[in-house]
Amino acid sequence: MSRGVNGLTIAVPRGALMTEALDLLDTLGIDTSEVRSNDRKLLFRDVGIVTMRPSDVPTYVESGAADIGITGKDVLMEQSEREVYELLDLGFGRCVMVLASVAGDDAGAEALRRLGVMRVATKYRKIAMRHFERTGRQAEIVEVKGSVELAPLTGMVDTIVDLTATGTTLRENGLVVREEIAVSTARLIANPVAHKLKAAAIDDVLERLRAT
Ligand SMILES: Nc1ncnc2c1ncn2[C@@H]1O[C@H](COP(=O)(O)OP(=O)(O)OP(=O)(O)O)[C@@H](O)[C@H]1O
Ligand SMILES: O=P(O)(O)OC[C@H]1O[C@H](OP(=O)(O)OP(=O)(O)O)[C@H](O)[C@@H]1O
Repeated sequence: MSRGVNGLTIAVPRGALMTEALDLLDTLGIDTSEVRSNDRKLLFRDVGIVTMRPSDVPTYVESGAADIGITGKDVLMEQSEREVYELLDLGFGRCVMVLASVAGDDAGAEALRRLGVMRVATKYRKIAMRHFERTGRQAEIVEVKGSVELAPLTGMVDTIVDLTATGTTLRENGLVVREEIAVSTARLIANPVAHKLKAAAIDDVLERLRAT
């Protein structure tokens, strides 16, 4: 499957990053109209696009099912064991990985600074573990699949590690940022073998994206 731009297959994230990812592919001359108008179909052979959840993009690119792909830096940090090359910061999809807890809970805020074991809810186990290790604290991670903000409100955990962009979700749930862990934007990644065997094609895409 390789009839897209320069014969490359591109993994495109569905969801929050999709529209801007497709806008970028438009600038490469790819016709993304069918992708935009069909939110159930996943594979668009004629334009070399495969669509998936952002967290699956590294899997498809690592395996070579896609030559290149677009996903968030947060996903790449969480899946740091994946053998993919990160080629370019695409600038869009900016959000911040934060540690947050219930507003006004000064005892809770103080607990974050001391050395006891914190209970932390997150979708990002590795990022959270690394942050606690780096800052010399211990954490018990409770993995949830989404709506992480609920966990401290029910008393299940002391704090969360999650993404924030506008801050609305935290505010609406009475949570405040205690620590900033990392900034995330969308990145272009490549399969290492494709990067060698299709170097000219990938370099050309890279140059054209850099120019936009
Ligand atoms: N406000 C935001 N909140 C969360 N993620 C954002 C935000 N803005 C941009 N992003 C980016 O979009 C990605 C998440 O997109 P989306 O919420 O559509 O996926 P998801 O349904 O959570 O999928 P997955 O299960 O793969 O994480 C994040 O990994 C991040 O890189
Ligand atoms: O600061 P804001 O602009 O409010 O955005 C942040 C929210 O967006 C994301 O959730 P998403 O919609 O991806 O759902 P999720 O809870 O399933 O991760 C993230 O997990 C926060 O909950």
